[in-house]
Amino acid sequence: MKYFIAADHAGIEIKAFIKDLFEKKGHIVEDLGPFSKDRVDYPDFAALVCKKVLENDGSFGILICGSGIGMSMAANKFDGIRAALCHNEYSATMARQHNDANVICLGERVSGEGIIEAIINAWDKAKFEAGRHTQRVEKINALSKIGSCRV
Ligand SMILES: O=C(CO)[C@H](O)[C@H](O)[C@H](O)COP(=O)(O)O
Repeated sequence: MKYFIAADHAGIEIKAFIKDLFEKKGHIVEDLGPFSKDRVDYPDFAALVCKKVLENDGSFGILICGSGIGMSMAANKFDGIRAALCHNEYSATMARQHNDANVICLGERVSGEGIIEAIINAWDKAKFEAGRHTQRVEKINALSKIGSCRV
């Protein structure tokens, strides 16, 4: 499996932890930075990962900031990206099985290494179940074409 990973200054330690973990599992993990703890802006790194995921069919993105919130907001601005903020294993499993999420967002200031390992392994194991979920995911995708939505 091909993964693109990035963080901001508040997620850099978990970034290294996940990269190491996934490479040991045989995944290809491309680290898009940052490579120091200097303060950076998370939307810049969300953009790097999302562009790569959109260019590389079947790949996934991993984004880490302090809370994971800013990364998920930024990533979901990209048409074709379904980014899921996950703070537990159940959310990570559902994000793949039901939502066909292609980017996972994590919060280094929220979850420690043990929880992050469980979350990311749950994500890695789960597969999109398609079936009734397909038309829902298609409807999510269609929303970004509409631009704004009023009911
Ligand atoms: O986007 C965030 C919050 O929604 C991230 O957690 C950032 O990492 C955080 O805002 C960074 O904060 P800092 O005070 O500049 O370290």
